[in-house]
Amino acid sequence: MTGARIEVVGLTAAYGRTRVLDTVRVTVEPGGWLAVIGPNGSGKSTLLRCILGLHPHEGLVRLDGVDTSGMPRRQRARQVAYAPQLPVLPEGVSTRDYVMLGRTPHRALLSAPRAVDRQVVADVMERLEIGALAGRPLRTLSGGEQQRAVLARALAQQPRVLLLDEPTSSLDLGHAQQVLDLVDGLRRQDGLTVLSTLHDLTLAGQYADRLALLSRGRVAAEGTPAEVLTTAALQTYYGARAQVVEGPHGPAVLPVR
Ligand SMILES: Nc1ncnc2c1ncn2[C@@H]1O[C@H](COP(=O)(O)OP(=O)(O)OP(=O)(O)O)[C@@H](O)[C@H]1O
Repeated sequence: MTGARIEVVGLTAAYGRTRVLDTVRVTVEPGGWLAVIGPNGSGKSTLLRCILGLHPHEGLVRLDGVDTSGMPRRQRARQVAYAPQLPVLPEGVSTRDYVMLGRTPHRALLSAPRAVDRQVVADVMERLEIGALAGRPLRTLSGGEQQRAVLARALAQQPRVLLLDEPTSSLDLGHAQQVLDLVDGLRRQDGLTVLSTLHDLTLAGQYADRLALLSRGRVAAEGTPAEVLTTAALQTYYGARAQVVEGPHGPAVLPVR
């Protein structure tokens, strides 16, 4: 399955009377990786939720040119998978059964998992190094293991577009790189389209091919990591003192005292 083009046009959203996204426009080409960055509260998670149709908004979200607003949930779920920042994890469910939920859009209602579903689930769990935890209740996993289970569920969906909200927030450095390498491999092999939020600007600069910097609900800068991650932008939008160092795969951000 190849990735889809995702286009967000004029997206405006609010909580009550407070506007938190203002005419946001971003596009991710098939096989591209856009990381949405920006300070706390700038609207990153809300943007992802709007793209999924989980939060009311004005403006358009198009998938390969098709407006998603009228798309049945199941049809959308076959194409777009989402790994939320703070997922509600069900109680009394094994890790394997939780990851199997990712297969729901591909299965007939209430049917038993097919061999192909079990194989896909086993494969993604192995690749994320949680195969040995398959029988454990999900709630007993560590924060980082749970985060990988949430990602495994999204990947088991075999989507064309992957929306990741802070996919590395609970992961140690090695596991963070492992997860991002896996996502990068999928986009290179299968052309998966990735739209993620990432707090770690160095990881964003190394893995994404484009960045969109949100500030107070607006896109303040958009472009390649080298274009967006500048000392001036970090000062202006984050109030941060940092050096930007050119690395082999993109810029790295070094906070300075
Ligand atoms: N359920 C809610 N009710 C009211 N306001 C909300 C709600 N969820 C988010 N907000 C507000 O909307 C704004 C954008 O929040 P959002 O979570 O999208 O930001 P973010 O960029 O993802 O932040 P962070 O980097 O801290 O995760 C913030 O000011 C936040 O306080």
